Amino acid sequence: MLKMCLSKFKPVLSCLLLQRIAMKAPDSSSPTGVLEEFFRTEEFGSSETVKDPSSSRFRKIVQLLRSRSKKSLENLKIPFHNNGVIKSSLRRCSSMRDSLRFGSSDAQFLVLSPRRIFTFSELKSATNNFALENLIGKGGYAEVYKGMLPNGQMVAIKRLMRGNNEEIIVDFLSEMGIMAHVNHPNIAKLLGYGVEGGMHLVLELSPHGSLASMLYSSKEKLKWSIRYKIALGIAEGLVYLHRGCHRRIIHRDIKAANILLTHDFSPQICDFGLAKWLPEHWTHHIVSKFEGTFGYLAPEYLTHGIVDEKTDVFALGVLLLELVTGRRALDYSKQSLVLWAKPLMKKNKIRELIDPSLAGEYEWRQIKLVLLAAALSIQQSSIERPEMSQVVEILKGNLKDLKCIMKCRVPFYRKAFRDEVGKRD
Ligand SMILES: Nc1ncnc2c1ncn2[C@@H]1O[C@H](COP(=O)(O)OP(=O)(O)OP(=O)(O)O)[C@@H](O)[C@H]1O
Repeated sequence: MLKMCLSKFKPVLSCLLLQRIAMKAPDSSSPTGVLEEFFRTEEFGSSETVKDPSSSRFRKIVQLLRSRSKKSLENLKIPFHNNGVIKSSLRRCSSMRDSLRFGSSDAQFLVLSPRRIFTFSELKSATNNFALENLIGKGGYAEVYKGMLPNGQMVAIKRLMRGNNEEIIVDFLSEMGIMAHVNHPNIAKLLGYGVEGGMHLVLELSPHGSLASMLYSSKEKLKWSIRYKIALGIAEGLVYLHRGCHRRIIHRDIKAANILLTHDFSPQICDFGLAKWLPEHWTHHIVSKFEGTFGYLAPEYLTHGIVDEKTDVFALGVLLLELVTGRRALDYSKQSLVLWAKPLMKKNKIRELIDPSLAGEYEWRQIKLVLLAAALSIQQSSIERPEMSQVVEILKGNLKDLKCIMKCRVPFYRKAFRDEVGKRD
């Protein structure tokens, strides 16, 4: 059934691609390059079928990708999932469209390595026919299965599930378009994809699963030294996305469930379903629908839909608080971690914030640095929040040149700053 649907989409997507190529020389440095790679594959067959641009599916997908009118956005229903995740049924349409619009001509940007294309039977045999015991994760849009390739390599196979076929394809191309262009030790690695029997992304397996599962479901508590390493790694991954990969990428859904942990607990940012590319000259982007996860959303995003790097800074601040306190961003009674922690930080009651399960085993200086970074990052005013590169410096304890700390009015910041700088002078 899905295969039939895919073959129907072949003309649709190929045509979209050909249209773009006709307007402009093929651009291998943008997600359209990924699409080209995609269409060159055997799976997409001959080009004869490309001659049907009038198909209604074609019109639909062009609409999806290119004309996200205000009206259509207003008409979108937003289901609220019980885990506080706000989803729009076309959540990834805009980032896909942006990807097409902002296609880069910067050759340096190309970090595409050949991605393997998996047949459905390869994916089935890797996962023992998508057996339940291999199901390792379930998000709002996908089921993720553990699998083993014939060479023994362990992989995670993300099978996109939600929405109709058009939406699944848009989600798939959108996420793949971003993932295929990033390359950093703290970003999840895309190994390949499969388009038979559904849309699948094949990723390197992170054996420890998500940070959320390690922090909240595992019997074995994460040691402080690992938590600190995770904090630093996520911040470094985000610096790469914001500044290091030749395009400004805003992740927009930084949360504990979207951080994977490798065998040595190195963090990897995953789930680029909401990610956005921002052109250099844009100060920010405004979205008219909320997408993301309650508990992590920056105030300016909630009130005005403003998206920029500070959206991720705020979310990281919440995540840093989770690492210190061992509490969820939003607990079962929907109490916000930020609202709970802020008054304690203002009163300098730092010890009350620390996760009791650490049983006093932590490095006090590192706790203060992580809390300092968190406190600055969750400030109401996005201008007062540090840049992600400054967050990294704070976490490393390089505070001397950081004027943003001096400007803060809260005693906790000043005291932490004085302690730190004083000690090093
Ligand atoms: N490479 C991987 N290795 C191990 N586990 C993974 C991997 N990728 C995903 N998972 C697990 O699957 C879960 C869901 O994955 P992911 O967040 O990509 O799905 P999603 O449907 O896009 O989620 P969301 O609802 O946040 O949009 C993760 O929280 C994690 O537990």
